[in-house]
Amino acid sequence: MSVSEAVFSRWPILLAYLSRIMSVSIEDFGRLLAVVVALRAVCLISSCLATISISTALLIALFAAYAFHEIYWKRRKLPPGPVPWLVLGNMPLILKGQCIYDLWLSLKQQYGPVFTFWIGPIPLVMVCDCAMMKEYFVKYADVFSGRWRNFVTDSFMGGANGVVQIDGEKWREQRRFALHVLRDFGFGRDIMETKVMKEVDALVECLSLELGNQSRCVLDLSRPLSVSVGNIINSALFGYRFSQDSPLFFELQKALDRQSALVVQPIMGAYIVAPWSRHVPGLRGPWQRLMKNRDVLWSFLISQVEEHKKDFDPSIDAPDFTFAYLKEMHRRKENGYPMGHFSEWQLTMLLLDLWFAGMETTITTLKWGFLFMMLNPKVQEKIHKELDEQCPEQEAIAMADRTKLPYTTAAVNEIQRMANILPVNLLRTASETKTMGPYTYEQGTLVIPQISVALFDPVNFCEPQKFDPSRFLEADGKTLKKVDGMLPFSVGKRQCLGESLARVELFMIFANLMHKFRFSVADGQSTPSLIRKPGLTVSPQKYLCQIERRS
Ligand code: HEM
Repeated sequence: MSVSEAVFSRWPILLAYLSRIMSVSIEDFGRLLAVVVALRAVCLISSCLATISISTALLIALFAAYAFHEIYWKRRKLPPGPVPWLVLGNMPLILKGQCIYDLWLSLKQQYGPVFTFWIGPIPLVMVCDCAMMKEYFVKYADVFSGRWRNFVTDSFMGGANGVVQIDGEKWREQRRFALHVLRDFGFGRDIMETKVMKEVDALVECLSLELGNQSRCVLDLSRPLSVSVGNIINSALFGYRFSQDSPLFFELQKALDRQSALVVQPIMGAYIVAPWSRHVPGLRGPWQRLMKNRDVLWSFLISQVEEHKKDFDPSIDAPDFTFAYLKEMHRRKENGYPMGHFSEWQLTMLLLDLWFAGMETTITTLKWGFLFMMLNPKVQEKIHKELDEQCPEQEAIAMADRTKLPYTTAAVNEIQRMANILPVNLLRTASETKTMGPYTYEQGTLVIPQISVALFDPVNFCEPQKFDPSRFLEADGKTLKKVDGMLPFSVGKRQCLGESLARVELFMIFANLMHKFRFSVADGQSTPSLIRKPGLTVSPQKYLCQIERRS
């Protein structure tokens, strides 16, 4: 083997192995590595100069400089973390198939509450502890509230549009407007409850129809749950509902599910770093599927905006979000006010964001919720007992009943905690260069509140893998406890925009279905799995549930 072959084939592998077996701090190891790399490069170059050509020597020097930059230089101001491989970063840790929640938690335990994980050449700084999250995302909210624009999100959103993937003035203006309009439609107020109750009634009726005159039946709950949650957001955005068997609704929901599964495939990293890779045979399949999916969603949303434009009458009260947005555009035009970032395309993409965020998250949480009930009959019994004792004559359960239903309310919290639906939170970036203690984040660095770690961290929740609603109750068993680390809606200015709606939906749907039915694994049926289906939001595997009418 020639000297240059030896250089290229052995030493990077040896160094990477060394990094894993040496128990020195990352900083010390970085310094050591830098010296080793530099010395090795100098030795090799000088000893090889006699036998190799100048171009090979140059190549070696360039490679040494590249390795030095990748392994030490670019990491020197960032929080510690596992040593990245050249090109792949820390991706091999994910590709090894370890449970991603366990991986984050073990990295937090190893490197501390703020650590760096390299996705190929891109550093992702994970802030995992509540105090640090408050420091970064509340105290310095203006710095750490940016989003990451990249080729994949830009292709999906037709540029910097919507509300989830944008930042700066456009995000502030559009988020403020969206919140204002949704509040007018009842988000966070009693009107919302009435609208959700209408869907709860339809859902109870649908399950009762499934039961017919039998006392129990077995079904896939995800369909009726999806239609109910879908109808709540659909009515707010477009002013109409889907029927329980609407083919269009299920086609759209499948498109959302496919999108959620596609965007977390590792190949997306290649499209982001090297957009041309989407044309390479053998690599282009997921890209084509993503674009096909996008077109299904775009054409639905474009048709909704077109329908609203046909019937548009600025003199009437806006019955839904799309109308309210068109009315705002009309008002600005008529009065000669600046249009700001308001446009029809922006509206279409804003609808896409609200529709996606408003459905996927809540449906997934509820699917986990009823699965946990099936698998924890004792918890279910306690909820039934509380409902029977506290609301004996009531036909329906309302938000106001939460005060007399502490265990049921705690169970909803525990469902959200255990469902932990976002293994990787939405990515945020530093909008300016910022030094935090020993670390400096260049503008554009990805820094995220990693809420999935907080929800499963034994520091916040004792025996975190145990489903136990009582962890949210004081010793008296009646008073709800505020628990640090319970952050399913995240923190800071980017905190979930639909939180108030989601809280109403989760409580009302869960409590009312529990009031009317019992959920269990049917005799002869295998116990449903708790293995998570990978996606942007992780849902349970498809499962069948036995429902029984409660007298
Ligand atoms: C169980 C239900 C839900 C959960 C667990 C949830 C959770 C989250 C989380 C963790 C974020 C990311 C915040 C961050 O960047 O750190 C988020 C953002 C967002 N959520 Fe939700 N969400 C839920 C329901 C909803 C609903 C019903 C809506 C719709 C109306 C909604 C709309 C949004 C939007 C628009 C954002 C982006 C906000 C921004 O970037 O400014 N979410 N949500």
